[in-house]
Amino acid sequence: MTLDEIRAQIDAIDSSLLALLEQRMDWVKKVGDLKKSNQTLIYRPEREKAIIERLSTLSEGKLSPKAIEAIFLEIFAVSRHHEMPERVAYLGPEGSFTHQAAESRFGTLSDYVALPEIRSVFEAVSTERVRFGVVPIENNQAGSVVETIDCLSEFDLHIAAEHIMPIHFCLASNSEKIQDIKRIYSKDIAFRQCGKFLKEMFPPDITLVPVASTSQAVLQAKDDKHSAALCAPVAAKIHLVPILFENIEDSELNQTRFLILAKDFENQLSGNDTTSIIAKLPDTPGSLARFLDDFVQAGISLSKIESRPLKGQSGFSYQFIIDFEGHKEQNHVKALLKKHENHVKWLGSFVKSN
Ligand SMILES: O=C(O)C(=O)Cc1ccccc1
Repeated sequence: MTLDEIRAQIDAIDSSLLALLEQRMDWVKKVGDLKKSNQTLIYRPEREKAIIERLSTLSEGKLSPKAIEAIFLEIFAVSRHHEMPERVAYLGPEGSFTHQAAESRFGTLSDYVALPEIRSVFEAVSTERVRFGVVPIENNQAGSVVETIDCLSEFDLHIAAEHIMPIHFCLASNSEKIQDIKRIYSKDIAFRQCGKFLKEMFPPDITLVPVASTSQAVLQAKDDKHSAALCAPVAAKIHLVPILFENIEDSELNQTRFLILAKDFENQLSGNDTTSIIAKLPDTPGSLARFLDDFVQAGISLSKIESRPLKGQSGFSYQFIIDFEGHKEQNHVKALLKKHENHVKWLGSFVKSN
């Protein structure tokens, strides 16, 4: 076959794909019309996950499950945008890891609002300036993002979905020689993910400056020849700062979990769900042990429990952020939440990301 003949085959496939996508839009519109009359939500993360899983089992293997997910998340986002344009806030500026997580979930067409702090994302969703907010919650090597946990406790928002993403850092700087770098800007949890690189390449007295995000770090470092930023390669490219080193994270298994926040959001049961709660237990001996024993009795597995100080109190009092398997609408979960309704805040039941 000649190159032109091969290209003609590809063109024919593209035309069929376009015709199929347009047909799909017609059917999505019918669902949208039904949902509007039912007052049901258009964003259904658990249904999207089920579709991606079904397609991954059908694939002949030429497309990896990750590739299928990326293509279909974009298709879903375009369809939703067509039905009802979404405004999405994220921890910015442009080029942050959270920005990438937001775009993977909501596609390139959504109306994005980059905000300078995690707290401002919570505020924007709370005041309904935006429909959804995206924030980081934890890294598998460096642990929790405490601002997010504190805001989950403080604000009345729900978790609509989670998104897990591999994280690769670069060092970007306008400095010509690494010896000239005196300061490195980044987000606090980013320093903890690149400790080995920093120790190997820089003297112990190098100044590490924590800022609100890794893309903010690029902006701070941009015009100073003695500064560098630990950031995503895309942030360095967008803000035109040369990349000196890539893939400098301590572990190649580095991943971060992000949350999609919304006001008054409830997912339907998917059968593979996580529920997140915050428990403020009485300050009496054994209260945590008795609380956890109820999970054991109900056969519920915890995937996370972490304590955070209760702010604005004297002495040392704690709240616990807890993730466990199951959905609020399952009877055993419902009973447990009912029993502890006075000291538990339900944050959301959402489909597990992987
Ligand atoms: O600062 C960012 O770019 C973020 O989105 C938060 C973050 C920082 C480090 C790893 C993953 C997410």
